[in-house]
Amino acid sequence: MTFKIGLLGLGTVGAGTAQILLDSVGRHPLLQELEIARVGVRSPDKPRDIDLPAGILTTDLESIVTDPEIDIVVELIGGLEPARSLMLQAIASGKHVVTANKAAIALHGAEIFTAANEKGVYVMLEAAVGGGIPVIQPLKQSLGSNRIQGVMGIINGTTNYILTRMQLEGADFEAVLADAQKLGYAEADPTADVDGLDAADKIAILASLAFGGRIKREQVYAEGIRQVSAEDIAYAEKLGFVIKLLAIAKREEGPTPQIQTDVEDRLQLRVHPTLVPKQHPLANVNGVYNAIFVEGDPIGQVMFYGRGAGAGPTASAVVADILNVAAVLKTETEPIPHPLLSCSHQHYCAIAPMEDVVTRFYARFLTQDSPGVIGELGTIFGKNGVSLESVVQIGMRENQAEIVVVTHDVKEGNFNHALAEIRNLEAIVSIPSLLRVL
Ligand SMILES: NC(=O)C1=CN([C@@H]2O[C@H](COP(=O)(O)OP(=O)(O)OC[C@H]3O[C@@H](n4cnc5c(N)ncnc54)[C@H](OP(=O)(O)O)[C@@H]3O)[C@@H](O)[C@H]2O)C=CC1
Ligand SMILES: N[C@@H](CC=O)C(=O)O
Ligand code: NA
Repeated sequence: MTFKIGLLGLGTVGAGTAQILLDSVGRHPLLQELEIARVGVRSPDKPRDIDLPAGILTTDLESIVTDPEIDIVVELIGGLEPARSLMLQAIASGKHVVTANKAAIALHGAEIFTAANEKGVYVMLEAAVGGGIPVIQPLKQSLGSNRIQGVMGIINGTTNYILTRMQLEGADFEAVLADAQKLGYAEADPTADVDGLDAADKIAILASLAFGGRIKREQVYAEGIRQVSAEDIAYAEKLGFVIKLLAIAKREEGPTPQIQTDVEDRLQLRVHPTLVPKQHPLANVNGVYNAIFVEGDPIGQVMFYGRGAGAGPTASAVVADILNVAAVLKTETEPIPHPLLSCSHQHYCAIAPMEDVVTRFYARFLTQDSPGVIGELGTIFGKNGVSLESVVQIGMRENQAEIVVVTHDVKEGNFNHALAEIRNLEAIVSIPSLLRVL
């Protein structure tokens, strides 16, 4: 039996996928039954490091997704359009779809999965989160018996690569970003990485699978790494932390969580740079590596770790999805969708506003060098119910004192009220950094 693949995109991930499909020796035998029938690109004359069978390259992607010969469409062009329309057209034409496109799935997943379920085809997306790390299928299948309490991780390779090199080498942000682009880690528009939007897309997808409901993408709070400075990385280090861009999806504990239903639970959904204690498993996830830390009942804690971006690792996940679809097509006689491969959520999860989130904070203040400033800070924090874990005057800078505060767990709304009052103090010159602490 041969399954014909229509590949949309032959960039970093598309070329990595084609490499695997054209070199099946020593891999799963089912690979020998997969054939790249057609490949769609934008610039057919671009020089490429891959030898494809003659005549299969085209710029007419619509003709691929509607081609009656094609069984599985693999969408690796990225972006929202024309990716969304091509996936919908492929589904309408009865094709199964494999995609690495977290942006399109996070925003248009409801429409795409509804169409797929109606048509009885699969949409597979293992490569969309954590690159090569198996995390989508484990959430759908291996952890299916668990009630998930939280999913938290480092799920953007570009920013983790940048933060790691800033921390270990004191490297310059722009130079490291350029390296991440050369290595094929960054998105076509790297602001999606740097501003936390790519991680927000991915945590929306993970939360949907973990908590069994749809997520409105605009409800994911996202803050990127532009404001993380070399000074904060150094201060955090002295205080026993490393700074990581964390994506967090957490079920809020109600008064009686055991008897609440999924629909009534509220989720926290957020992406922001975070001070992670050095002894936490996520603190040692460096470079392009990603890790996803899941807490469930009854499994407890489990962590998935591996390369989160790059041609080979991402293509590994794409081809695994193609194999899964091919295996089902080979064996299944019942009408699909298979309940552990498809996605059939209907309700939307309730999301908690950021003011209600309880977390620790790190804040750095530049103040006039006048007596009693630390006391004034302490009084305002105390009045707003913010208890302090540590207050350190780190040094002097051009006659200004530099003070770093780390709070205990505090409601974000209370912390913001305190900050608003602090900004009005005469002695406060500026507040150069505000970061959350795990
Ligand atoms: N790079 C990575 O590490 C990872 C990427 N992803 C996701 O994988 C997808 C692909 O990413 P990546 O391979 O890095 O992207 P690239 O920019 O390297 O490749 C994009 C490919 O799509 C083609 N293409 C883009 N737009 C069109 C269009 N409108 N019509 C026809 N062809 C088009 C390009 O053609 P041409 O070659 O002619 O320019 C190119 O071959 C994205 O969704 C990305 O988010 C997911 C995980 C990791
Ligand atoms: N740009 C993304 C690629 C993988 O999803 C990243 O850096 O993680
Ligand atoms: Na993955």
